[in-house]
Amino acid sequence: MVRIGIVTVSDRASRGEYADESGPAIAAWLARAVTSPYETLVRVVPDGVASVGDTLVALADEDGCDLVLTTGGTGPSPRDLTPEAMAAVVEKELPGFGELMRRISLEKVPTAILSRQTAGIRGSTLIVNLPGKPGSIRVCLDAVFPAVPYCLDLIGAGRIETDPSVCAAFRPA
Ligand SMILES: Nc1ncnc2c1ncn2[C@@H]1O[C@H](COP(=O)(O)OP(=O)(O)OP(=O)(O)O)[C@@H](O)[C@H]1O
Ligand SMILES: Nc1nc2c(c(=O)[nH]1)N[C@H]1C(S)=C(S)[C@@H](COP(=O)(O)O)O[C@H]1N2
Repeated sequence: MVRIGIVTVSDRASRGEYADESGPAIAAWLARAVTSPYETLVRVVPDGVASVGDTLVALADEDGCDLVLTTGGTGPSPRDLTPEAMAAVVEKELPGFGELMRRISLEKVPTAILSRQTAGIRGSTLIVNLPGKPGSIRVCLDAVFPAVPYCLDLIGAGRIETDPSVCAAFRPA
């Protein structure tokens, strides 16, 4: 069965100082959009190159995730290190994901340009970064997810089907 990792990167959520809303928002979006069988592996980790990088490596290499969606740690503050963790673990970057998410998010908030969110491939796992704000999840997934199923096909990951009324996945003929 297809495996999807959901990784919340937040110092305070990982310490229980506030309830994680962004990981559940990702799970809820997937439940609406993905119609083929999948299971989720959920992690909540503190900011940091090692904590995020080690989690991504484990989800990709040991757990065999086809797709990993992260939320948080993409901004400019000192503890925002998700992009640095990505640089350490991905073999190929896919800059178009970050470009599109920033462009779409800019229609909602001027601070969209502060996110260094990106995507990349490790083995046969696609990793996509989303910002930490719970409200950013739907905006960003609506924008990029139509390209995700074909990307998974191309890297030899599992096949995902979507509900076209929620997310029209595009596979070139
Ligand atoms: N997983 C989350 N669940 C709920 N709210 C969140 C989450 N992540 C971020 N937020 C909200 O968005 C704001 C900005 O997110 P950001 O990722 O910059 O957090 P932060 O200030 O670096 O702190 P932390 O890493 O402790 O979450 C947070 O202050 C919080 O209000
Ligand atoms: N769609 C969307 N994108 C967004 C935001 C948002 O509220 N909605 N917040 C921005 C802000 S304020 C920041 S600082 C950056 C980085 O957020 P992160 O550090 O929580 O990942 O994402 C940006 N992208």
